[in-house]
Amino acid sequence: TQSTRPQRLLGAVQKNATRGDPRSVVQAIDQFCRQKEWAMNVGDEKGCILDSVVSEVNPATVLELGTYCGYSTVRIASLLPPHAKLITLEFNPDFAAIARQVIAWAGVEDKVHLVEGASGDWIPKMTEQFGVKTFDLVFLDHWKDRYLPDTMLMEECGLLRKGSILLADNVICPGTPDYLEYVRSSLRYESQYFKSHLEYTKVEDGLEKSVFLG
Ligand SMILES: O=C(NCCCCc1cc2ccncc2s1)c1cc(-c2ccc(F)cc2)cc(O)c1O
Ligand SMILES: [Mg+2]
Repeated sequence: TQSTRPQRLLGAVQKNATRGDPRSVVQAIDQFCRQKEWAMNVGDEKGCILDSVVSEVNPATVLELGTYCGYSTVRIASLLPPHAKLITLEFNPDFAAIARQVIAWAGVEDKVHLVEGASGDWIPKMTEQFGVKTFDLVFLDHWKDRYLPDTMLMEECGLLRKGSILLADNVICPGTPDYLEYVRSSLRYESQYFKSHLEYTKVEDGLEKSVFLG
């Protein structure tokens, strides 16, 4: 039977990356996606912007919406302080199964809790299920039409505190126009656009960083 792209991506990690070395896992995935098959990881160019935001925030609690194969999960986890927690939501069970193995290969499973399910269902359960009061950093990389409703839901559930950072992928391509309009016009957010390119291409894309002002 035919393998899937995520399965081939995992194969490239197991072949080319060193167990327990998160940066070598990131490098192996980027090499696979540049040389063999494009995949919707945040990628190396936007990944450097992600790294700088994570390092600046130095978060104790992180929520990632959209795990895919775990590329950004591993990238973020490799920069977290010792007892920090990253909760990552993935809707697609096949993607989640691959991501678990990528996360394990990188050796960051102790910092990561991968949850399978839909953001709209899980966001209201974050506090009761995981004992998280608020998130210091949220990385939005899931369905582009869920960025805005899920941001409003996080506000309603009290998961954002004064200073919480939202970092959103793909605000240009595929694009999240209603989300951009909201965070850029709302008095409750201070927003900044980081111009970049769609992963592994020359197409414009970027990350929007928004600070919740409370
Ligand atoms: O759709 C994208 N990413 C979301 C996948 C949806 C997975 C979900 C996770 C989850 C968790 C919880 N609740 C609900 C959901 S739904 C995506 C697409 C492109 C792209 C760009 C140009 C193209 F020509 C073709 C694709 C690039 C990217 O960087 C992406 O992130
Ligand atoms: Mg993305």
